Amino acid sequence: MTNISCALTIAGSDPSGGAGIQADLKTFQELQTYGMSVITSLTAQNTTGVQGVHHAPIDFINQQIESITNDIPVHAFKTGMLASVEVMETVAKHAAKIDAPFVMDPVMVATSGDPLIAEEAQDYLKAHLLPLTTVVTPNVPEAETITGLTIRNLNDMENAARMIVKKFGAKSALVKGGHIIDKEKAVDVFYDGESFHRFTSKRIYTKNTHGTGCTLSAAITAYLAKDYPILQAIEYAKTYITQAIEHSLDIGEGSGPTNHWAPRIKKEMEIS
Ligand SMILES: Nc1ncnc2c1ncn2[C@@H]1O[C@H](COP(=O)(O)OP(=O)(O)OP(=O)(O)O)[C@@H](O)[C@H]1O
Ligand SMILES: Cc1ncc(COP(=O)(O)O)c(N)n1
Repeated sequence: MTNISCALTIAGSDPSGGAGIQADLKTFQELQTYGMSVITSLTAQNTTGVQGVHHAPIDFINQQIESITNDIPVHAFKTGMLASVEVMETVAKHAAKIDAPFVMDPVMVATSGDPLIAEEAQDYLKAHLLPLTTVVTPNVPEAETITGLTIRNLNDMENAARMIVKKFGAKSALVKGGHIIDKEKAVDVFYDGESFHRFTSKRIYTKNTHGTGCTLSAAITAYLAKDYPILQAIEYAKTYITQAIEHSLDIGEGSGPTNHWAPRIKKEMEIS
């Protein structure tokens, strides 16, 4: 196979399989890209929360990225949990050199409420990582932390997306509306410096949303690796995440994971 698209995730491990590296690789696989991963932190977590964290040494994160980029093409890459300024510095150094779309999921706090990055890392992320990104995908609390704005509705989401692009230098921003309570819809707002787009799906009533942000950003990365234009990549990724939430798995006592077979099952059903 010569035309294989190679997608890389630089993120933390979730041993319970719902979020982080595990969600990213499942998504890459389902979307028929060759998935690669650099693990920044090991977490001990499950559907109820994060019980422990163990960070990889900085030199070893650097070595993992070099092992991949010295040997294999990267057609698109994403970042998830980057726990400290030092991890971010290492990633920034490589991100500036990799000639491929960069999707940043600015992971700060887990669905369970447990913090995943050091507070001072938020400033580094804003000053040094955002300007390198092709698209950054904050949820509402993350967009509030980045911009200092209070976000209550779609207009506020548009203002935040505009500020992330115009003030902080991201090429584009997708502010996700999973946390905005609308009885019927889940709307994500995109801005690329010129125009706004809204990506809308029905709202699904479930507690099982562990890893939704990781899955969405990994799906965008996979479609960008396959060379889809950004708006189409987001549209297809939104369809993927909606189906994965619709058929999410009631596993564990807490917030269960998304279901990566769902998009494939649905497609197969449509074909037959
Ligand atoms: N209940 C829901 N029904 C339909 N779509 C949803 C629902 N919750 C989230 N989404 C969608 O899932 C994607 C991820 O959004 P969300 O705001 O949950 O991100 P997140 O908070 O970063 O996720 P995570 O749970 O990984 O932290 C977005 O496209 C959002 O619109
Ligand atoms: C290693 C890792 N990365 C990211 C998340 C965020 O995902 P969620 O907010 O769905 O818990 C997580 N819980 N764990």
